Amino acid sequence: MFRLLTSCWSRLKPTEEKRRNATVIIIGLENSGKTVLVEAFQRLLPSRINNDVKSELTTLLLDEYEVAMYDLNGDLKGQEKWPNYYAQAQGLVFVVDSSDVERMQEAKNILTRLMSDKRVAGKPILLLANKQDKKDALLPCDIIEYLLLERLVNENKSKCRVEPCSAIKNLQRRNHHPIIEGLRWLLAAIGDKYEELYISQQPPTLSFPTSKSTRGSGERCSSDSFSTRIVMSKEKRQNFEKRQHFEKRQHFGQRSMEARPLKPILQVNAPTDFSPHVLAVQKDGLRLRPKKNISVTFALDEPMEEGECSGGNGAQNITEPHYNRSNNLQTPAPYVGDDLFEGNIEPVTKEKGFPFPHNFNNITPEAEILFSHHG
Ligand SMILES: Nc1nc2c(ncn2[C@@H]2O[C@H](COP(=O)(O)OP(=O)(O)OP(=O)(O)O)[C@@H](O)[C@H]2O)c(=O)[nH]1
Ligand SMILES: [Mg+2]
Repeated sequence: MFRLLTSCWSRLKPTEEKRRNATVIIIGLENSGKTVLVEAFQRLLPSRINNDVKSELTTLLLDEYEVAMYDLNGDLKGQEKWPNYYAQAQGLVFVVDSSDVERMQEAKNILTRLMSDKRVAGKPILLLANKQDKKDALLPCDIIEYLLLERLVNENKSKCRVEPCSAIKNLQRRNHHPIIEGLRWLLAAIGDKYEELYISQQPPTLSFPTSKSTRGSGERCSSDSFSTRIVMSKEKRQNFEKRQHFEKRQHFGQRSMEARPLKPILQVNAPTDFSPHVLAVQKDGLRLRPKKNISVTFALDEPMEEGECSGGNGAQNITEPHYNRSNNLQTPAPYVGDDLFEGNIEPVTKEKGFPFPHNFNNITPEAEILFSHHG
């Protein structure tokens, strides 16, 4: 039996040259559902569990990634050990029990401390709003408010995606289960982070090596070294070239600075499996009600920097009109017609493939919100 499992694992394992490693920690208050979520990942994905009794390490295979996921206890004693893992983690999964309103303040305090830690700041965070199957579960937008997440992501310049989910529901929906989509986003964001670092070190006139690799790939670095060379994917190269072209036009006064694509920083997915099937974002009396399958991306009010091509979400996806199933990555579409909302909202404008997100001033002075759907 053991031999059979080992041979299955080696067959499923991506070939050496394609394989990319990522280290992720899964944390949050005790009882939020971390261990049950890890078990759900194990059920949904090929996995390998460390033989040690009570091991916190699970290795998962998702697309070309081999993910080392550490499930850390959330009680006070467990929290003391979290910092030992910060430096080695490339991305974090933070779990909240959406039905536990009483502990939201506590969750906010530990998330604030976590995100401002210099070993964590800037790293992508997948926030799993777990236990959505419970009747009294908070919607993601409420959780964002309780946790003051907009402020946190802006202050720490961390990409964050909020994924409503249930660790115990719909586990047969393998590839498109919210936790799998969320993990996919996290891995893409981890990949982009490396690419950003690599690109920002380059002079403005980049010459791009050719690569056959698919989205977000290229030769990826080893898990804890930034020194490995990253090759830009074709898609990113095209985006970069478009952007250079766009900036040239700006330089000649054809567009104002406000029109530059914004850096997507906080992404919220509307619950698709649970009722109510709408995500409501309420600020200053304005209630936006995107229909189901909508994702909301809060973007830092900061234009993308020279050479920065956003990756696994938001603006990068905006150049793609539909959910791209060929590479199994979630790519929210750019254009949002006003039929997506119940309310008097102006549609996002769009010109020649570039996103010009509408600035909802009454949502927050510093943040932009991009709305897109998954096709
Ligand atoms: N209804 C519901 N219950 C859940 C869900 N996920 C976890 N639970 C329950 O929540 C309780 C705690 O789950 P655990 O996974 O042990 O919590 P944990 O975050 O690992 O807790 P610590 O290891 O102590 O930090 C268990 O009784 C689970 O069955 C969910 O999505 N829905
Ligand atoms: Mg646990």
